[in-house]
Amino acid sequence: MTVKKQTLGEFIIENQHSFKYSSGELSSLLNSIRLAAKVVNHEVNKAGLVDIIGAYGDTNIQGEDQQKLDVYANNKFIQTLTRRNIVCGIASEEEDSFISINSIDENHQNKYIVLIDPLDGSSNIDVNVSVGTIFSIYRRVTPVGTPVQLEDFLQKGSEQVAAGYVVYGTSTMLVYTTGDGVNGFTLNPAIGTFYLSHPNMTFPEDGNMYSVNEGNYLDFPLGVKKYIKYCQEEEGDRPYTSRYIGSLVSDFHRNMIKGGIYMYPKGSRNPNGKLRLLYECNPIAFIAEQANGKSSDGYTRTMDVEPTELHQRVPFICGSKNMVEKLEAFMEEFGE
Ligand SMILES: O=P(O)(O)OC[C@H]1O[C@](O)(COP(=O)(O)O)[C@@H](O)[C@@H]1O
Ligand SMILES: [Mg+2]
Ligand SMILES: [Mg+2]
Repeated sequence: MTVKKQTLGEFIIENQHSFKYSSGELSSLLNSIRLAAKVVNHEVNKAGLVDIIGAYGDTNIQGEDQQKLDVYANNKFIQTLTRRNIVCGIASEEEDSFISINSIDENHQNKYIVLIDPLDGSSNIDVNVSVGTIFSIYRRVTPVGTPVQLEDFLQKGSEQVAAGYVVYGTSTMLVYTTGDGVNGFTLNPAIGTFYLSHPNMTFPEDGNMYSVNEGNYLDFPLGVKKYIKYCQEEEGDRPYTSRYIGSLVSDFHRNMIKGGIYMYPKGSRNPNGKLRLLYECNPIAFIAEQANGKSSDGYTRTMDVEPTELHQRVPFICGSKNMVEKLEAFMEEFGE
């Protein structure tokens, strides 16, 4: 199968049907994310030159020191998403509560909800290591034309209509799914166009990379400790390799291409894990499953978790199916 390089929006697979978004509005929403990603990418790429690195001087609702780039990315994505008259509500890691957006035209009622981690991997900003953006898209569940409610945001991950991430790395990529596989687009910064560079992304059958902050090892559940020891002691012809960037998007992206597992288990400092269900775990889980991978908290499928609050955290394990299932077996046997 050869795929001609096309810009974001459609690609033609020789002798097969062209791939188009499921609806014009969703396509337009994804294009607004593409636009915001280009603007943020431009700032990320010169962060060291202009006064956009370092702390913003405020803390977000998570109690984390906001970085200037966190706030910049948050503002750019919210501005861009608000303008398109498609989105009726936005929730962001950097906003205490959700933002309700009224339709500009009363004859056209916005119906999409977006949840976003505008800048993922914030601890990497000042040291020139890859960061990302993560987004999750739902249809509202409350009546169109009325102000959005919290229940529009507290939907299970299995209800997502689209999800994706931007990775600002050695190249800038937009990777997303609308429920029909995963496609990766690489930005040509010279002309500001995303090209389909990674069609139908799927995890390799087996993987040998495990990504976890081993500094928290003593805090981990016994099942996780046993799995890490298994990876360290496994001889085999492909011994396991530990790779941890400290940016979920970057670790996940590498693992999806090379095969691997990402873990952020619970511990004494993070009794429910560190990562947020709605705008980190669910979107990455949707992509993982669409790429023949798997995602859970060690027991329950991530996208089946019933959300209870906007910024709730869950233990997160995600990656190659056989590696996730091996860890789940250790959790089953050794538990907490
Ligand atoms: O520094 P730690 O505790 O290992 O946590 C690293 C994890 O935290 C995160 O940075 C959390 O995301 P934010 O940067 O958006 O808060 C993940 O991207 C990353 O995988
Ligand atoms: Mg994050
Ligand atoms: Mg963030």
